[in-house]
Amino acid sequence: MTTFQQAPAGSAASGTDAALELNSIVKSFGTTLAVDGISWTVRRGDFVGLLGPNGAGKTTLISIIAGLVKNDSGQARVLTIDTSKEPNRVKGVLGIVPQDLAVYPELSARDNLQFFGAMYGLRGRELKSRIDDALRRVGLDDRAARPAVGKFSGGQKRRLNIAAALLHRPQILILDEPTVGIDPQSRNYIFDTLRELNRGGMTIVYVTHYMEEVEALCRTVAIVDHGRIIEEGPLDDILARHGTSLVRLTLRPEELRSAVALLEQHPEVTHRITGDGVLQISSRALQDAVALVTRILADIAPNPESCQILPPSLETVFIELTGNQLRDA
Ligand SMILES: Nc1ncnc2c1ncn2[C@@H]1O[C@H](COP(=O)(O)OP(=O)(O)OP(=O)(O)O)[C@@H](O)[C@H]1O
Repeated sequence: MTTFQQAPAGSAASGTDAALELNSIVKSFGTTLAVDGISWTVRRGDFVGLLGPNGAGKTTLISIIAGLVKNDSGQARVLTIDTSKEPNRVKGVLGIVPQDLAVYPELSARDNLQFFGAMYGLRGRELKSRIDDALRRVGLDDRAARPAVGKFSGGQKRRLNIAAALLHRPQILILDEPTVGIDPQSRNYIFDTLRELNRGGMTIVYVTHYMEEVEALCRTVAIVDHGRIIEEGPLDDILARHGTSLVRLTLRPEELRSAVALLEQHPEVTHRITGDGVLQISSRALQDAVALVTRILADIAPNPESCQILPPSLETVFIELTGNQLRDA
């Protein structure tokens, strides 16, 4: 089995302990500010979720890390290598699994991997053994020779994409939304593959807008919105910091006014009206929020348009921080 560089657990994320170090990265496309001054450090050996809604700037950020997109300002280092100065050295230590599938449909899985391996200068028996290892890791060893990958399911193609990213044995693997639109079996296979790689010491950055995937896989999370990291740290710390229960009530205008007047008398429970007009009530103690909501439902709005109770989770953290649910999630 291949082993990857093992990181010291719990080490400080600076200098040589850092797998990725981003400093004030800015990138615009015309008038769109896609990345708005992101500074971020990923520790070696970590399993990090980069979480944010569609259009938050996640793909742009990882494209800058990979040297595929040039940032307007700021500095990105991968294992201390400056991405703008030595992009080829960065390619040697970084594996990228892009959102768009980049496989040749008329070729077999093995022939696709031969092609990708050759791009990294791999040949002969060494390449064959790496292809065998990569196919086994993603559970495609029984589909190496046929059918042509054009006949693969979406999930199998994505697993092949992961295999391609592993051939040069990168120390860091970045995956951009690897489970969008795939079957649950492939999703579970991808999860198991990534856990095994991380156990072997590989640093993994998992880009997604699925909060439950971050909760299932990652130790650390960075939440991105509008081109900025709005919260980051170990998942448990974030939940402890922001771990409030939330109640979301959609009310008619008159009811909303009366409910807000009531809530203003109860500072122990916080409330806000979100951009889409939903009354959001949060409290570290669920019973405080529920007691007030019960009064609102009894005295003010017996038939609310909607009433939702959310226990503490990354979702409630996101809503608390942005006032929005993860759009299109
Ligand atoms: N090549 C480009 N040209 C113009 N605008 C772009 C380009 N790439 C990204 N953008 C814009 O930059 C912003 C950030 O996009 P980005 O793809 O990085 O977000 P994302 O968080 O990865 O979202 P998604 O999950 O939808 O890919 C969006 O407003 C997007 O439309």
